[in-house]
Amino acid sequence: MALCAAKRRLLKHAGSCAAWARLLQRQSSGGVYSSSHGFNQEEIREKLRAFPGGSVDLLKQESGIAVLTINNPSRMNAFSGSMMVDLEERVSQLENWTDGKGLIVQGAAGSFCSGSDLNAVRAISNPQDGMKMCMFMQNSLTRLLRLPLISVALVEGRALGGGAELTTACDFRLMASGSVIQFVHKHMGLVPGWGGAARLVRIVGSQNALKLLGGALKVDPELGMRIGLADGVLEATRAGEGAGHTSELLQQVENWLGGYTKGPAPVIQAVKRVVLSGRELPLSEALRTEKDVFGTVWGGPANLQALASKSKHK
Ligand SMILES: CC[C@H](C(=O)O)C(=O)SCCNC(=O)CCNC(=O)[C@H](O)C(C)(C)COP(=O)(O)OP(=O)(O)OC[C@H]1O[C@@H](n2cnc3c(N)ncnc32)[C@H](O)[C@@H]1OP(=O)(O)O
Repeated sequence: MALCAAKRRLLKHAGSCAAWARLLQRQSSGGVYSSSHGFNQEEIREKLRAFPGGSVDLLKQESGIAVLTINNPSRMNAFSGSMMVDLEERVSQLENWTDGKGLIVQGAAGSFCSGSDLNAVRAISNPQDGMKMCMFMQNSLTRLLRLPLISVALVEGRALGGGAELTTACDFRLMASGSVIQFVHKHMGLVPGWGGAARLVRIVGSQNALKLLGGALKVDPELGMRIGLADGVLEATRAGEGAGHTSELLQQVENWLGGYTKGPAPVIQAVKRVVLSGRELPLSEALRTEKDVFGTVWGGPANLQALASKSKHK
């Protein structure tokens, strides 16, 4: 009898461990491609490192909000090969940030990102290498979007090509006045390859996505707000551009994001996880995931404290 109870407890424990493992597998570092798709991450990293320049910088703050900066200002923050590798490493660091709640993605020096570095693109213009780069970036940007952090792209200046795709790998986009998001791919004889088309359809719907890609339309803040690509417009009070202007915009974005990240990290991360599963999974699977995530906060410190303080929501 006692043996049976112990066995039942063990099975229950094993069951919940398996559910947790499934949850982590679904929601954490899940990129799209693995070795089963002929994807050799180390080989691609080596190829990309042959195109150096710039950096992708990460600042994790005590507030639980991190700032990721695409930093290659002499090329309008275009992505060199080494920056693609940097991005993947920064995403790994964010995946392991237990105290994190929010993420702001910005470009350095008043411009967001002008896509791939065209010098690298010219040098790897054969389809095989192009597809390897595309798989690498799809993996990194999918993992970025799946982080258990609420993420916002601070779009200042231009977000072109791959830069426009990067904005769609964030949960929200706030556009500074005068900024432009443009999927210029058609003008380059291309379509998005970093997952930007699939994400764009989910953000603005297929009709709008077709117009933006087919017309390579320039999306200013007004159009962005109208079609749901932008979630807000940032108006700087300081005139002109420069460091003061940029840090004022960053402060505005931190304040905006703070409205959604107030509270303990496990709860904010759980919020992102349930929304993410609702967004990505078929309903039955999303419901099971929601139950698993619920189990991680039910009876947790924030829940017990709220119950003890008999909080009212007037
Ligand atoms: C299409 C998909 C693909 C992908 O998904 O992988 C891509 O993303 S391809 C890249 C798509 N982006 C472009 O084609 C951008 C081309 N550049 C421009 O349109 C302009 O440079 C612009 C609008 C970004 C800025 O114009 P502005 O007049 O303000 O400045 P400059 O043109 O003088 O630019 C300064 C400096 O930056 C260099 N630059 C800009 N973008 C790139 C880039 N993507 N790759 C490499 N270099 C870039 C530009 O050449 C200037 O350098 P300089 O040495 O002074 O000539």
